Amino acid sequence: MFNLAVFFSYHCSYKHVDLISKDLNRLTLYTSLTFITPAQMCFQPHPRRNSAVKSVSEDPVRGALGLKMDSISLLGSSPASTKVCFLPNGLKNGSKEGSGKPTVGIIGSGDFSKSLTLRLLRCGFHVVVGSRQPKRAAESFPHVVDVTHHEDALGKANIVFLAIRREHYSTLWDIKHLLAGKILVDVSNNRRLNQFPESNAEYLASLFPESTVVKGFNVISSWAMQSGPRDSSRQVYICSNSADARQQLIEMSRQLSFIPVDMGALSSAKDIENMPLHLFTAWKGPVLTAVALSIFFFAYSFVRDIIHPYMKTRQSFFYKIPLEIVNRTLPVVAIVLLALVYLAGQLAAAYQLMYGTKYRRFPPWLEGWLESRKQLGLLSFFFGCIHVLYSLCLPMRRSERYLMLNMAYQQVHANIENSWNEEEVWRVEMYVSFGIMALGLLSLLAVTSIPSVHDALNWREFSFIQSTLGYIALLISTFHALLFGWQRAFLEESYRFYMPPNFVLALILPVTVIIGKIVLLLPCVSRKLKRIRRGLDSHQSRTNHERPAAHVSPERVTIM
Ligand SMILES: NC(=O)C1=CN([C@@H]2O[C@H](COP(=O)(O)OP(=O)(O)OC[C@H]3O[C@@H](n4cnc5c(N)ncnc54)[C@H](OP(=O)(O)O)[C@@H]3O)[C@@H](O)[C@H]2O)C=CC1
Ligand SMILES: [Fe+3]
Repeated sequence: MFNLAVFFSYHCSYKHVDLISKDLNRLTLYTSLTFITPAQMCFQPHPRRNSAVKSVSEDPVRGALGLKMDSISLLGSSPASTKVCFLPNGLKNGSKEGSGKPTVGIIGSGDFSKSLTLRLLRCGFHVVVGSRQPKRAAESFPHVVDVTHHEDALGKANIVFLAIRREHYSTLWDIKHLLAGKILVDVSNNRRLNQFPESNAEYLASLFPESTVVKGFNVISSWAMQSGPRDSSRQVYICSNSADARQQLIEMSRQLSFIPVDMGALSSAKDIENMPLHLFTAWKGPVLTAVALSIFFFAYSFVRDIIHPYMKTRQSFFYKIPLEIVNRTLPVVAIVLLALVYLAGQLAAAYQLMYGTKYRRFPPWLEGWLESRKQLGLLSFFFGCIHVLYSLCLPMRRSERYLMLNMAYQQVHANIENSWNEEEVWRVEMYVSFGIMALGLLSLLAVTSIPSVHDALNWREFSFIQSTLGYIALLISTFHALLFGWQRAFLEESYRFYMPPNFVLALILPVTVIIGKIVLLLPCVSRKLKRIRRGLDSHQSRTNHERPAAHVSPERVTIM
């Protein structure tokens, strides 16, 4: 009965506590409450609430709320620690030893502090929050959390997270003596890359040389911290000049369900601080390439297919811009991007053949190119998909309907009963079929680039799909373009302003790559390349100017 009442009061207050309510599983909470006897719920007012907030008995709504919040630490706690979490202050009654987890201090009561508090509580830690205005800040924290003044908080914890901004670090100067000997965890981020000459963590260490500064957890957003780690945001990068402090934070991050990455000394802090500021860095080059190709081929089609007829015959084909010209651009960009994926591997192979070694590092531009093959491949797939959608929509156009009617009328007028053209029929059937096959293979390549699918394949399987099937996809796409162009490449009227049709340009790179692959498959070449890749250099002694081997293997034709 008592538990039902508790559940009911919890339920009533549920909507008022958005921070907590989103994250807690009500059923778990209720279940945990059923294991608490009224005796355990010795609702002694929490010491901090004597000064900071009203006691539970003073405020019935917060009483219910307080009960809910107090019970948070039950989630994820061991049964042994269940009792102690309901005692007023574990630090004084020695309950911390019972739970085996230290008290963690947090300075600041903002978003990050609240989320970190919840995560620490769920994982069984005790939390003390230091705020300039503890009374106001206490409203946003569960009742089990000790929200107090900075001085008080620092006296209760050895590991202290500074959940305040860099510009406020100096405000702690007055309590410098209390920070001495403590582990200070710098979680701060900046607004721009390399905003300050030194990292925030190094700045903090220079302000408080008697404290041990650890950089970490800044790559985790407060949302991810609160809702629990996801696959994409599980890693936390930790660095410190103290190996012992670093180890403590590494262990703590494991207990909070994150994957710690030891980044060594505090000099790595700048790199760690720059990490969350990167925006799709791996995509920048490939996307710029795709955009540049799109602009070029769009402008090319525009001049060739719209400006030229307008200047020569005053015919206006401007209506073609939104669909037809775009749809002439998309497949060209798709096939060029796919060819670029494989061209990088071939250039790397040529480089190794030229120098007769695999121990010579590739030039930076080639290394960057090799690393962005996955993005280039996925962009090619994206352009291919959009091309299919556009192609399917072409017959829906009003212009298409008029053209069909006009053609039918002219046919009747010319007294032609049957306009069936066997060659054209075959061309288009084959052209469409090759297009579908190419897209099907590209979809397979794209799917195997998904980490979970990728992980399910062994290296040989992955290489077969990405390399062998990838080349087949390129070959089929090339046939698709050849069938589209058919004989038009040899017709004089196809060359407007001396500009060849789009598909001729589109075919240059794929055909080059296919010829390159044939050359690499020649027994004399492939045997030499295999020897080099097995480490059997033709130059036995490496010259001094050679740098270490590239970490990107051209063999690893990871296109997607
Ligand atoms: N929010 C996020 O998703 C993430 C934040 N971070 C980092 O965590 C830190 C805190 O971020 P966040 O919680 O979002 O920031 P908020 O602005 O929400 O909170 C900052 C806290 O700093 C304290 N503070 C404000 N002004 C001063 C001052 N003049 N002197 C001393 N203390 C002050 C306040 O606490 P009080 O009033 O209690 O003293 C305030 O709640 C930042 O360094 C940020 O870069 C890192 C990763 C993610
Ligand atoms: Fe096509």
